[in-house]
Amino acid sequence: MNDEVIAFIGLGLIGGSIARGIKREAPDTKIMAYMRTRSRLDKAREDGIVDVILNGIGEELSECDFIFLCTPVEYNAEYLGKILPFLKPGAIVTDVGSTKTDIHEAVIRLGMESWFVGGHPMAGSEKTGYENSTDHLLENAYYIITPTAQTTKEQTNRLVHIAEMIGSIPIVLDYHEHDFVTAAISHLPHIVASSLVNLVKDSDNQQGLMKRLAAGGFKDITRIASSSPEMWEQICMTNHKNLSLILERYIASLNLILGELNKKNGSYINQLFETSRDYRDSFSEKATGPIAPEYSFTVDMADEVGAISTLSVILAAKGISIRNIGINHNREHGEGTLRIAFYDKETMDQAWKQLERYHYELISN
Ligand SMILES: NC(=O)C1=CN([C@@H]2O[C@H](COP(=O)(O)OP(=O)(O)OC[C@H]3O[C@@H](n4cnc5c(N)ncnc54)[C@H](O)[C@@H]3O)[C@@H](O)[C@H]2O)C=CC1
Ligand SMILES: O=C(O)C(=O)Cc1ccc(O)cc1
Repeated sequence: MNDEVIAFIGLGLIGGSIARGIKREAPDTKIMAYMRTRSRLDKAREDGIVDVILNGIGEELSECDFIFLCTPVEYNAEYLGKILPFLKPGAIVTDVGSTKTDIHEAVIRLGMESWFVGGHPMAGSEKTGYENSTDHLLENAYYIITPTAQTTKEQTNRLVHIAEMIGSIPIVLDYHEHDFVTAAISHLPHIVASSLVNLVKDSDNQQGLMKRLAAGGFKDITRIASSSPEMWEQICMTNHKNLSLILERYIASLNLILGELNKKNGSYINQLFETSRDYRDSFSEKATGPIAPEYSFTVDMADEVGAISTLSVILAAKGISIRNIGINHNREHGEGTLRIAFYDKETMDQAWKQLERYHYELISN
């Protein structure tokens, strides 16, 4: 790779995962990093991910071919002006922020359009921090690239190259369009998840019966309610116009449902579920949304001590590697289901056949 020195301002879930992906593919890349929490930087150096720990924004950055801004979105925009005096000619400044118009407007105000190429990997999780980063978090996920009016093809290609190197699928978009699309598919869902959780919190009885009984469906659609409040405040504030527009549409659709429900219009409710089921089922397995595609299936099995290790041994005996494994505690007592994810379809199919032989009950996801 020609971009040999790369700095990260912020080395949390996303910065850490990009740095790990780069080190995996191009171990000779020199990686510098700065972030608020020094102890995690020490860990990143011990892990061999970071070569140079930065104590602040300064001269060291003038060695860099690429600078990745990977802090919450408003801080990323604030860092632009701070790093500007230290940029080496030909260096590229990029970011990973979930909103793009705000940072592009800051870039224009600072006259940095010839340095900047925006970026947004469309994967991640509700977890934060370097400790949760992995070298494959962004694999098979779209990596949206938002050039400025002055970005050259060669600059875009340099970011495309890094996105591909870490296993992502680069896609170039206008930054205004990016913010409208993500308001609907990412920012509104986070608001919905959090407000739904808070509704249950406020409606529950003193014994917390709703919390206790909350099952699969509720847990599935509210996982992202555990996301970082600091990060999501900044995302919502920097995309408030699009978010407000899409939230108004959503409230109107909820009011419509409420009206039809009060009229006891069963066929309307039936149509609601039918339309959503057909559209949701048409989403491609391969085209990734905010979550990277998963080659996974569910095993319906007894939730008992040793059950996971028995299953792991059965798969390991055939050399099958598991990417992720987790219990869905949907049924609070007795039985549980196990979700197992694999690195590719072939391994998943192999695992399916192997477990079938042992008479496990398998459910495709
Ligand atoms: N979490 C996710 O799933 C995704 C997040 N993003 C975007 O990535 C960016 C980072 O998010 P995560 O990695 O998830 O967050 P994170 O909380 O895991 O990491 C943030 C990093 O920035 C550092 N930091 C925070 N404020 C700072 C400051 N003022 N100065 C220096 N360092 C500071 C933290 O110490 C940490 O290393 C955000 O802009 C977010 O919008 C993009 C795609 C997915
Ligand atoms: O946890 C999830 O499923 C997410 O939705 C992760 C996520 C968070 C922020 C983004 O800008 C993109 C993806």
